[in-house]
Amino acid sequence: MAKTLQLPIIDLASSDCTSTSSSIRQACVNYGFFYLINHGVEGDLLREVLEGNKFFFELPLEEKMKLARKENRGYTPLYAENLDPSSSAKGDSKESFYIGPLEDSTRGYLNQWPPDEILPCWRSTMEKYYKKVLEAGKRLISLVALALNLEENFFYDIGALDQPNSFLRLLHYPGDLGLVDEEMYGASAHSDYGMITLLATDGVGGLQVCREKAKEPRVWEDVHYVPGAFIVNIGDMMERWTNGLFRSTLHRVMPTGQTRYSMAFFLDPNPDCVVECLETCCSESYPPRFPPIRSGDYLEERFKLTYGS
Ligand SMILES: O=C(O)CCC(=O)C(=O)O
Ligand SMILES: [Fe+2]
Repeated sequence: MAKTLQLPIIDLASSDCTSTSSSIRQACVNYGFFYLINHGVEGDLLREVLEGNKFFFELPLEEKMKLARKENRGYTPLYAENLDPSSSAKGDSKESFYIGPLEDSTRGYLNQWPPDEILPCWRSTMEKYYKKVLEAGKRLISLVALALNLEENFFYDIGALDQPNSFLRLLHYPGDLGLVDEEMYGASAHSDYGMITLLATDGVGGLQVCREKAKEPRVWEDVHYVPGAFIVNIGDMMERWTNGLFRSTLHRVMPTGQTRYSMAFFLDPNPDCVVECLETCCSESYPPRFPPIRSGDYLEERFKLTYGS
C-alpha cells in the first residue's frame, strides 16, 4: 500500500506575505505540491461545479461526442488519451471536458458548450468557477513571485498573466471498469505542462505523487483529501523558469473501484510569453538548464505528444 504524503498547507488569506511566500518556496522545492486554503472559491460553488461535472458525464455518449475535442476544447472520451504510453498500451480510464479562456480575442471564440436546454445554467456555473479559480491562481502567482525573490508583480510585468492561456478540465473516472487484463490507470504518470494547477476533487482517493521522478523504482505516495482545499502543483513551465528549483512533480490517478470526479485548472501563461530561466534561479556555477521557449510553442508541442494532434 502507498504511504500517505503530508503536504504543506498554504493559507491564501494570511496577512503575513513574507511567511506565506517562504512556506510556498519550501513546498515547491520539496514537493512541488501543496494544499491551498482560504482561496476565495466558496464551498457552495465547488459543490455546484461538482454536480455540473456529474450531470455532464451522465449525458449519453452521442450527446457528448457532439462536443468532441477541437482546438483543445471540448470532450475527450474514455481511453482516448494516454499520458504515459510507456506504462500501458490502453489509454487512461477517464473522460474529460476542456474549457479554454473565456475571452479569446486573438483566435476567435473556441469553447464548446452543451446546449442550455439539456443542461440549464451549466455554462454560467462553469464560467463563474473559471473566473474565481483564475482570480485565486493569480493571487497565488504573486506570492510565488515573492517566493522566488522577485517583485510581487513580476509575472504580470512580463505579460504571463495578460490573457493567460488557462484551461479548466472536468474529469470523470468511472468506478466499474469491467474485466481488465492489464494494469489500468485513471490518469497515467505525468507532470502538468504549465505554471501551476489548482485541483478540486470529490474526495474519492486515487491521486498519487512520485517525488523523485529520476529514481527507479518509482515510489508513489497517496495525496489525501482536505475538504474545501485546492491541491496545487507546479507545472513544467514553472520548473523551467526556476531552473529546476521548483519541482514539476510526477503524479497519477489510480482506479479505486469508486467513481471519481475532479476539476483541474491549469494556469498557463499568455502564449506569447517567453519562459526563460529567472535571474534569481541561476548563477555562474548553476547555469540555465533549459533554453528560452515561447509558452504557446511549448504547450502546442506537449499537446501534440499527448493527443497526437
Ligand atoms: O483528477 C485528478 O486528481 C488529477 C488530474 C490530473 O492530474 C490532470 O488532469 O493533469
Ligand atoms: Fe496532472
